[in-house]
Amino acid sequence: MLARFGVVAMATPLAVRLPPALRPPLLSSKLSTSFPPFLSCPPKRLLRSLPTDTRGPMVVADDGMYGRKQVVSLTPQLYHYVLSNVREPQILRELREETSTMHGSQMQVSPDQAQLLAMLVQIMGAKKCIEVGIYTGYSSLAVALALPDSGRLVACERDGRCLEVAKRFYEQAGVSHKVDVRHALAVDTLNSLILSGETNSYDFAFVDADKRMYNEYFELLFQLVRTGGLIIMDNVLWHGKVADPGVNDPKTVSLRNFNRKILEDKRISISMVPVGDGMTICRKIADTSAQGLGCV
Ligand SMILES: C[S@@+](CC[C@H](N)C(=O)[O-])C[C@H]1O[C@@H](n2cnc3c(N)ncnc32)[C@H](O)[C@@H]1O
Repeated sequence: MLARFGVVAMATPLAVRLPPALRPPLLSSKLSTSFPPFLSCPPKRLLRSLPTDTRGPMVVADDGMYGRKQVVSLTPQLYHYVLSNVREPQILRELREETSTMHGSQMQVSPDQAQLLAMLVQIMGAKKCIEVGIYTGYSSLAVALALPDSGRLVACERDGRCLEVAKRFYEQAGVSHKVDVRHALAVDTLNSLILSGETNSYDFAFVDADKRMYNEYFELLFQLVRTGGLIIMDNVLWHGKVADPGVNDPKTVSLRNFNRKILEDKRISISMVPVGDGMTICRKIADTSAQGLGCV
């Protein structure tokens, strides 16, 4: 049964509810001039959409089954606060700033996403990782920094020009010995890893490439990741389009079908996390179709 959700404005502006010592700079009157230390210039996309009313809405489940649970909905102001609470390594900040002037800069994962990826690598004690879709290397550098010195990240990317930026930053960060760059179509690289006998050996995979290929990437990575390993799929909320039945372009349909498929997939446990554009964390719990295994 589908829950019904409504949106309500918070009764009191957040800035009023927080004691002064806990108020982040952005919640002061300098709304448009104060930025987290790692943002050297105003985040343009955020500023363009800053609301005049600084109260944030809450999404409320008005279905009795969810007990009128209130879930915070990120406003530009609140997201700015999230960013101001990210510990972003200097080298990642430099890469983000350099990339911000490049075509496609909106594609890189956000600092809060990268921090979560790095933490998952550390929690897993991961030694072997794969990333599909490198661009200029922001998320892959976050993963490589989190790996031990003996760790290895296979970095799959088809665009040689953005790979040059990524490789320069791997060098600068002192992690290039951990990164095995594969300049090719990702499906070819993943198939070659399978053919070379690397199935069931990877601890962690992150997918952030062609959205129409998500199912193919997932099935190949499922073979490569060990039982207990993670496959993390980015953009699963696709700017909200997956939840809009009126949007049926090929990428949206592919992501919607993929989300539906993994919900039913008893080989994995899953958690869809609304960070960035949505990431689903999939944990491999069985090698083959496991009838009767509980799905979390
Ligand atoms: C969203 S960007 C990745 C952003 C990256 N995760 C970051 O944080 O900077 C997607 C990348 O996937 C690459 N890509 C798309 N299709 C691909 C394919 N079939 N094989 C390899 N790379 C592909 C694109 O060239 C692009 O650089």
